[in-house]
Amino acid sequence: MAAGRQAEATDSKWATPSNSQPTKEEPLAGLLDLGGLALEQDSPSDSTASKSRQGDGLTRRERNEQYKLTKKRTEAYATLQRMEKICDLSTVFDQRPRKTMCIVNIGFGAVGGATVAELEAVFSEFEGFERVVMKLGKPYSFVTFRSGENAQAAHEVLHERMCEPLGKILFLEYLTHRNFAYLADRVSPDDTESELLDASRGLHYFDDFITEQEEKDIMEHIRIDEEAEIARNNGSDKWTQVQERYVKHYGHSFDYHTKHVGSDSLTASTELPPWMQPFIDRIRTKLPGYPGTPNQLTIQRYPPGSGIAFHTDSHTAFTDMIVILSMGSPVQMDFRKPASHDSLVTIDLEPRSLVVMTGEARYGWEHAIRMRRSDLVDGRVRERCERWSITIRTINEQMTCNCAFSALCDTNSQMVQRLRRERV
Ligand SMILES: O=C(O)CCC(=O)C(=O)O
Ligand SMILES: [Fe+2]
Repeated sequence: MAAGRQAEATDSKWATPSNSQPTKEEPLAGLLDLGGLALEQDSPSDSTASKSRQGDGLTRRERNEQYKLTKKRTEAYATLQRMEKICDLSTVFDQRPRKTMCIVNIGFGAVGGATVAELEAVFSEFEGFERVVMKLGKPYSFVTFRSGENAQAAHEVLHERMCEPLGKILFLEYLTHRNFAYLADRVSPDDTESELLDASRGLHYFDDFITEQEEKDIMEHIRIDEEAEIARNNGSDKWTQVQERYVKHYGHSFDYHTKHVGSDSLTASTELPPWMQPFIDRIRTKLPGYPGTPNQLTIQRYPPGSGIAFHTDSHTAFTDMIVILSMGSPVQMDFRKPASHDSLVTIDLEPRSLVVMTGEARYGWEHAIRMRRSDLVDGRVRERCERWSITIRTINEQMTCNCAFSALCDTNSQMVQRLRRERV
């Protein structure tokens, strides 16, 4: 469903009649309202005219500047509206500060467009700048900050102002994460996204991947490893608490501040636990394309009520094929594809099951376990007990990604660019 048809129209700033389909030939009435402004020519003999104020308190020059600004704004917003077939832009842009903004009039194919580096140079002057996202063929682009307040600070300085380094007036509008993904990642406005997320889209689920005895054995290994850690490290183990759950890394760690691969000192061991090897071999028999040797493993313990927020496993930290083995309590995992307004897929992760995310499911969807004490399954409340999971991944040595899902991709985030520079 098109973004413009999804949300309630609440503001008439960009509104056009709801049954009108914007076309190039028939521009948008609301947008072309130039507020009664018209360009006034200075006559050569009239050198002081531009300085004298008219009835509206503006000089002729100021009024002409305002006319040009309005005309530029009108053209830029109309282009976006026409390309995305959005009837009412107020259903896409948010009045409240959001961490992502649309740069309405600068993009990859825009007349007088800019490069990613040029935009980065402008926005990196502001605190919390994260990344610029530009898509081939779109005359508008996107900029993301750490928080809505950070974005707001940049908006206050840059919106509708001449940006000298770019030689352009910038038009900036706040976007929700969903509308960002919708505008940035959807291939064509005519795409109708199905709610289906299955093996054809890269989500593979194997129930009873391990036996009850194997589950017990793994839990026993985890317990023994913990005792050994405590003995080695003067009474402390390698579990760390992240929100309400507990995590432990093998092979490589994951740093929840940089949202990337972290220091080896945070691992329980720089090797994967040898007791997992038979199961890694088993994944290969189930999934013929499974990459050679995964080298990062995370064990997580979820007390009832805990979960993990919606996220995509970092594209630049890990390669394709994310594998999760579940033990203990069953739990529901939700998937959403932000570029679609209709997707929310819930799967039940049974104990001893294995889930594999690859391709679109891995790069183009987010997954989460809601923080709650029970799940509703087939109309019945199922209380959660303690759940354990083992995530198995392979480090992305290139630390880059060229997927088609830029709203979820961290390849040009400031943090990842910094990590790449530090590594060289
Ligand atoms: O514990 C799980 O099932 C999910 C883990 C996960 O999504 C992650 O660590 O990225
Ligand atoms: Fe994940």
